[in-house]
Amino acid sequence: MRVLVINPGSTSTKIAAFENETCLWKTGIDHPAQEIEGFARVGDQYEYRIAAVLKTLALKGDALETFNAIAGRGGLLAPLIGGTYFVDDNLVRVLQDAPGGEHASNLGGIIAYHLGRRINVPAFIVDPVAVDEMEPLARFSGLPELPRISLSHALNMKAVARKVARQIGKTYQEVNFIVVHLGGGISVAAHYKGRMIDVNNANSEGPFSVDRCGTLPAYQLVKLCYSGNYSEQEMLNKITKEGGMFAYLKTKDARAAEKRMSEGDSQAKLVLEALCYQVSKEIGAMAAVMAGDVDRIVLTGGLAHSQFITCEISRRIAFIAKVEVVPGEEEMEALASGALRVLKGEEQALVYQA
Ligand SMILES: Nc1ncnc2c1ncn2[C@@H]1O[C@H](COP(=O)(O)OP(=O)(O)O)[C@@H](O)[C@H]1O
Ligand SMILES: CCCC(=O)OP(=O)(O)O
Repeated sequence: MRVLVINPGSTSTKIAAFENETCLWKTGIDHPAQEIEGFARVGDQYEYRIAAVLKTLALKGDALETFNAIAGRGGLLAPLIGGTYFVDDNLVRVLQDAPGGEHASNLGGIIAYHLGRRINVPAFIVDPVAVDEMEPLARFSGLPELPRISLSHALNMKAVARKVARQIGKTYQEVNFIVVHLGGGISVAAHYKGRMIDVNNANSEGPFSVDRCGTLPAYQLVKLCYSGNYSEQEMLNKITKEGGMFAYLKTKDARAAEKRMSEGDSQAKLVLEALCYQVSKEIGAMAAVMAGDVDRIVLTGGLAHSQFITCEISRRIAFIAKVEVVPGEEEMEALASGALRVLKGEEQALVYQA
């Protein structure tokens, strides 16, 4: 069985080909900010990203027609249980209309659907970002009209948590981990005995990331919204695409920021330190969620490749529990496995109902 895996992030599209559980090749295409900014809505990027996928297949000498299924990262849907979902007409319409919000992960299902239709094979999404396992206590925000929402890097965090649990001779269900995904967005989650009982909404809460604001001072935010200087869309863009490190340094590339820091740019240093400071504070919050009963703190995602970033975070939070660094992501393997379980009849694909 061959599965083509498509994983669109805010700054890149990752693509991989699997023959059963074996990854034949894996690659990532970085999308320059000026190209992505040309699209009014994230859903509009699907043809641009499909062209990048087809170009990659040609470069790898792999034909689309040889795949038995296409698996894409799932998006900002209504809260749902984890699992593998068929991408049908209804689901692709929801991802395109994006009532849950704009995000690159909405493109995973859309691209998988269109590629699947070209060669008449099923398209799936697996453990989308909307997976919700939060405890009732975690849902309080302080305003009944604004319950907290679980939007996170669930797919990678769970895959990496399972891997680290195996390494220490336990199952995911037996451990308490704080898992931190440091990608375009940042998720800091309390994984308690196999359930993600609390997590910051990676699109609008928690630490600032390379392009997102994270939690903002609420009073000042309301004042800015009503200042007359910004439309609703401009404010949403500020929060989800143009905030965080990008707002301070005008780059979403942490490697470029780190290079500037090493060349003596003090503002770049301060901003990177602030990002690590905020991540550390959120880790402290999740330690309190688990009443200090933490087996490991796991740092993963693209930014976990950076020694500066992992050391800066570790020095503040190592007192809580041992820190494991798993740079990059296991999302491609997790997506392929989800599709393969359905293709092999080990699991039934779910149908998205909302
Ligand atoms: N070796 C590295 N050192 C520092 N930052 C890195 C490194 N590799 C990737 N990154 C940064 O990670 C971020 C992207 O992370 P990634 O997990 O690929 O996010 P996404 O999938 O959301 O696009 C970018 O800011 C990128 O510059
Ligand atoms: C919205 C949660 C997932 C997320 O932030 O993903 P990226 O880091 O790929 O933008």
